[in-house]
Amino acid sequence: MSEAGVLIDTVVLRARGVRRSFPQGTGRVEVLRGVDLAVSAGEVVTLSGPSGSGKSALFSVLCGFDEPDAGEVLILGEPMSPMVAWHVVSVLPQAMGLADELTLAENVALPLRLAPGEVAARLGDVDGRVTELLTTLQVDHLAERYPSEVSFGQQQRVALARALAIRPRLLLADEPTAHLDHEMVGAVLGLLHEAAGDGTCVLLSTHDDEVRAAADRRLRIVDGLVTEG
Ligand SMILES: Nc1ncnc2c1ncn2[C@@H]1O[C@H](COP(=O)(O)OP(=O)(O)OP(=O)(O)O)[C@@H](O)[C@H]1O
Repeated sequence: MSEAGVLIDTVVLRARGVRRSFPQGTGRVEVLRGVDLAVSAGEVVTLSGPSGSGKSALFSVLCGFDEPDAGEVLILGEPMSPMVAWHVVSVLPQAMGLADELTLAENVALPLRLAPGEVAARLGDVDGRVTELLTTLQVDHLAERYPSEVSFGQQQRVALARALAIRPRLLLADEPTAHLDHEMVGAVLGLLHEAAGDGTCVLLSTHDDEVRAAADRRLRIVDGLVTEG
């Protein structure tokens, strides 16, 4: 049991027999050919594979943004949907989706301000949580700037802070370290393991061997299937 009272080892995310094809030329190409996977509370798991192997396609299906042609994705035993609450599933897509009209600090605070009362009460002091995350990711000095006023890598760190602020049951992050230097990759890995220690289930796609080495478990996507290793 974690401090947050979450049962470590509970399967949070499960995919069974997921298939997805896309139009190509006059036919279709099947990118996901029956993906099975299970990721549990308290673990940091990476998903890797060559460019074009289907990581983003799988990620979209796992998030509920895209419908599989066959198979199912379950979050805590229920069908995944893009409408699942932010404190249950927090998604960090490659296109980070920061709100342009909000400052960086306001962006990070947004899920906390939108959270249902009992979730907000559990999370405590919003401003303190925002400052802590921005400081760990070394963007606290930019808190009052807008996304268009900072670099891509800084936006990526803010998007990660926003995704973690609410202490979700599941964090799905598509290449969250792609634009970060070695020191920042270390800081991000620290935060991901801290979240896992609090019971969050973390699944991230990555090309980075340092990130893979730091994971609790590694998945690969090969020929449209997901395997361990
Ligand atoms: N919406 C779509 N329409 C048509 N083809 C698509 C679509 N989405 C993905 N594909 C195809 O599916 C394959 C897998 O793409 P995907 O973006 O999932 O790869 P990836 O492993 O994430 O690659 P990268 O590491 O370069 O980001 C590619 O051949 C891509 O062209």
